[in-house]
Amino acid sequence: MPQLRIALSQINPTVGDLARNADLVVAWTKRAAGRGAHLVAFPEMVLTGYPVEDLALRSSFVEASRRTLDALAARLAGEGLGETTVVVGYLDRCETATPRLGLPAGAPQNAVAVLHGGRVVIRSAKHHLPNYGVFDEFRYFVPGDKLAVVRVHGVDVALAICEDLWQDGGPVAAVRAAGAGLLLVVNGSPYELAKDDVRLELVRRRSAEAGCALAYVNMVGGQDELVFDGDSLVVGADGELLGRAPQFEEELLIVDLDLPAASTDDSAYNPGDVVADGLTIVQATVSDTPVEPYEPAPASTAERLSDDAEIYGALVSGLRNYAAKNGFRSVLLGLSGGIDSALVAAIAADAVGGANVYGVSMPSKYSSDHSKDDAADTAERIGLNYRQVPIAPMVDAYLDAVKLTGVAEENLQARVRGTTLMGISNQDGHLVLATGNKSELACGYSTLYGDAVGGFAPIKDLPKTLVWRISRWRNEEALRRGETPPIPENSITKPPSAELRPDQKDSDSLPDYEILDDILDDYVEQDMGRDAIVAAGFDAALVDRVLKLVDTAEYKRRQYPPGTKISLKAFGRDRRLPITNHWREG
Ligand SMILES: Nc1ncnc2c1ncn2[C@@H]1O[C@H](COP(=O)(O)OP(=O)(O)OC[C@H]2O[C@@H]([n+]3cccc(C(=O)O)c3)[C@H](O)[C@@H]2O)[C@@H](O)[C@H]1O
Ligand SMILES: Nc1ncnc2c1ncn2[C@@H]1O[C@H](COP(=O)(O)OP(=O)(O)OP(=O)(O)O)[C@@H](O)[C@H]1O
Ligand SMILES: NC(=O)CC[C@H](N)C(=O)O
Repeated sequence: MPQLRIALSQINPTVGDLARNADLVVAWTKRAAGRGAHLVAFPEMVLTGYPVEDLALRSSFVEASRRTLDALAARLAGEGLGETTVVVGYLDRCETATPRLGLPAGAPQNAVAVLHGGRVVIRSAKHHLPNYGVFDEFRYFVPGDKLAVVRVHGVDVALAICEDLWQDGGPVAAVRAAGAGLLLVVNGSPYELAKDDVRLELVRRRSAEAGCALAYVNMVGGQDELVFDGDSLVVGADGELLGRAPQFEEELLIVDLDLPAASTDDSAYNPGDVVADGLTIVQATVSDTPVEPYEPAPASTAERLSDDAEIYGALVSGLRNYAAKNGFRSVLLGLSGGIDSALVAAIAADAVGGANVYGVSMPSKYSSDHSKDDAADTAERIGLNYRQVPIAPMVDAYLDAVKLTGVAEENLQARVRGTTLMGISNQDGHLVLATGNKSELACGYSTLYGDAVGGFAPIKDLPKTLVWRISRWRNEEALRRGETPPIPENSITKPPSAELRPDQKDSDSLPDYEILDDILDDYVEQDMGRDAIVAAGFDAALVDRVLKLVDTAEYKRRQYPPGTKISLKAFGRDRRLPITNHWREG
């Protein structure tokens, strides 16, 4: 059987930075070639970054992507890497019209290309376009109608792109008909809780369907709300896991494979024939000659993270990437002594380093001593920059000038804090972090232009009960590592309070978080209707109250900063509801 050393480059591209992304491809190809790889694969749309959203609709951007691809092929050869076969995702346009969809030539495509010997050897486009959850690919791309197969050292390697793997039929079905020895899938697959388990099972199932080994390369890093967890992997034709990269870290995963020799019997199929699901096989040859036999090296298989470690890793990666890719070296947040701001501070310190985190305590006349002490304790544990700005004088002066009472007066405290944070951010250049959690966002339990200000909201997709769980996990993790737990125990155990009036508790306005989060899970994550939620055993009046809070808070959610998605249904692209909406459940 011919041997092939494949290298999966699990890297972190940046949307729109074509030059830097191309540099990364060259640098990682060099590394891979240095380790003897014959075939080096990069993620989906690695040259443009992913997802590019409406940039795909700009012909200037599409042309830049195509030019970058051609220049990259030449550059790889120029740097002595022409003999290495390199597979990259990029943004292309369709050369021909797609009459079936009524589309003219020139429509954008999510494409993959094989580079070798200074040129583009073959290219094909994604066939199955995801159009659910956070994805809108019907809006951007026309589907590809080819299965590309490239012969590399006597092995036929078929190519597919991300969603092609998740849907039945199409490229994976055609791989078997094409008799390929390896299916290589390039991916931009965002993190969701426990997706790695789904992924491995899917990859195994598809490799059985395709009848060959399968190599899956995914990106890492963050892009606005999305975090890519990597988890690149290779399974044999029998489904055996042969190598796996860690989550959230860059990695060059090298795997030595024994693969079936490409058939020299051309009667098996004729490239260009329609073979399966309307797909045409297109073929190119890089090399017919198997590599000289060599001693295979053992591949690495990264240990799996626990669910909590995975969530925390996603949150750190999401914030770190958002800050770095938007030019921020430091972040700023209000430290109240409560659990939300303490967890965000811990995530921030892990993301950008404690020395680059700025915490401000902004006590009002209602702030308890314990909240001030807990805020100072958080700062000390984390080693962040800490200052106190009492807000009472500003609030009093404001109330003198503008007479506010009741909730408007209470909310003024949050608004003065919001303005203070934005002022410091504007002065010193820190990124302001909003500290709201998913339960609060669901119920509109935050003050617009108050604690809802900020540039990024790290925990907006964590229900409050998960905020407590992840905080406990982070503290236990610190103890395991022999470090100081970053979050004061008191912040975890005390009853949550906005402290906007004397003795205020969240429980004055909201149901117990254990129950609230269960109802929200049914309504938001599972999209259950009111009657189904009541039938699930919740008090009808409580369900009505919670659903009304959720429905009428859409305007606040739309104005909330972006933040890392970790759940199946994060507020934002995953759940799009009209603001002006008179539909009420029940
Ligand atoms: N559909 C719509 N489109 C656009 N704007 C709309 C709107 N409906 C109301 N509004 C506007 O929204 C404003 C009301 O919203 P807002 O000013 O935010 O105030 P509001 O929702 O009335 O009060 C904020 C609530 O959040 C709680 N809170 C505040 C701060 C921190 C925390 C915490 O624990 O973390 C909790 C606070 O105790 C209170 O219950 C009004 O001025 C109204 O004009
Ligand atoms: N005294 C304060 N000093 C500084 N920031 C504050 C203060 N009070 C509130 N904030 C800011 O507003 C956010 C929301 O306030 P709130 O007190 O409701 O939340 P929290 O204290 O983080 O968590 P919890 O909801 O558990 O109390 C805080 O996370 C914090 O960023
Ligand atoms: N980029 C894609 O096509 C991603 C879709 C796929 N279902 C995933 O999340 O992995």
